[in-house]
Amino acid sequence: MRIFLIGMMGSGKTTLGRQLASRLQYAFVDLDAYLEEREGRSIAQLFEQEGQERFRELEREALEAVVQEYGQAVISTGGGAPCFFDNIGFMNRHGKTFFLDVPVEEISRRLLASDLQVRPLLAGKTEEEVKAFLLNTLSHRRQYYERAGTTLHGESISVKLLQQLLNNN
Ligand SMILES: Nc1ncnc2c1ncn2[C@@H]1O[C@H](COP(=O)(O)OP(=O)(O)OP(=O)(O)O)[C@@H](O)[C@H]1O
Ligand SMILES: O=C(O)C1=C[C@@H](O)[C@@H](O)[C@H](O)C1
Ligand SMILES: [Mg+2]
Repeated sequence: MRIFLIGMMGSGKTTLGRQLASRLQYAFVDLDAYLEEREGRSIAQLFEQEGQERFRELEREALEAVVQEYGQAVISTGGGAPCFFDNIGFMNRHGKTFFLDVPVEEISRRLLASDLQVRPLLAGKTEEEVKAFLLNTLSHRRQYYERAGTTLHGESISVKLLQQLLNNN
């Protein structure tokens, strides 16, 4: 089985995905890291050198490659991945999808405490700009995220809850 975690930057896809994979003894794939390895460049470099439009094509190709390569895995996707090329439909067809719906206030707290430079969409922004960007982006992306098979709400989503819901679905 493939399990896809989707949601905004900072919602905890990578953190929770790694924990869930370890509990299930599944492979863990972080789509951002997979894409970086495949292209031999960082996410920041790909944005800078290729532009966002091309980045989204490379991201889609990486998603298809992951599905080819792994029949059983927990896959944490990039924050924007579900919102381009019907990638959410593709993920729903190839596995179970979980949307980590963490409030924007909590996400901004986490991101502002982390290194903004590795997230090109936030690099160089002030605190107010980061918050405004997240609110704006989520209001557009929610329609895609909500097509996930299961949505988890909350400030602190535990791997235990994720595993319970997985067993019930
Ligand atoms: N449940 C949690 N409680 C508190 N902090 C958390 C939690 N999950 C993740 N974090 C912190 O929030 C930050 C972002 O988490 P993470 O990298 O897992 O998010 P992400 O969804 O993978 O983001 P991106 O889309 O940018 O890759 C990290 O600094 C992480 O330590
Ligand atoms: O929300 C987004 O659009 C992004 C999230 C990250 O995971 C990376 O895929 C990249 O920084 C873009
Ligand atoms: Mg991540």
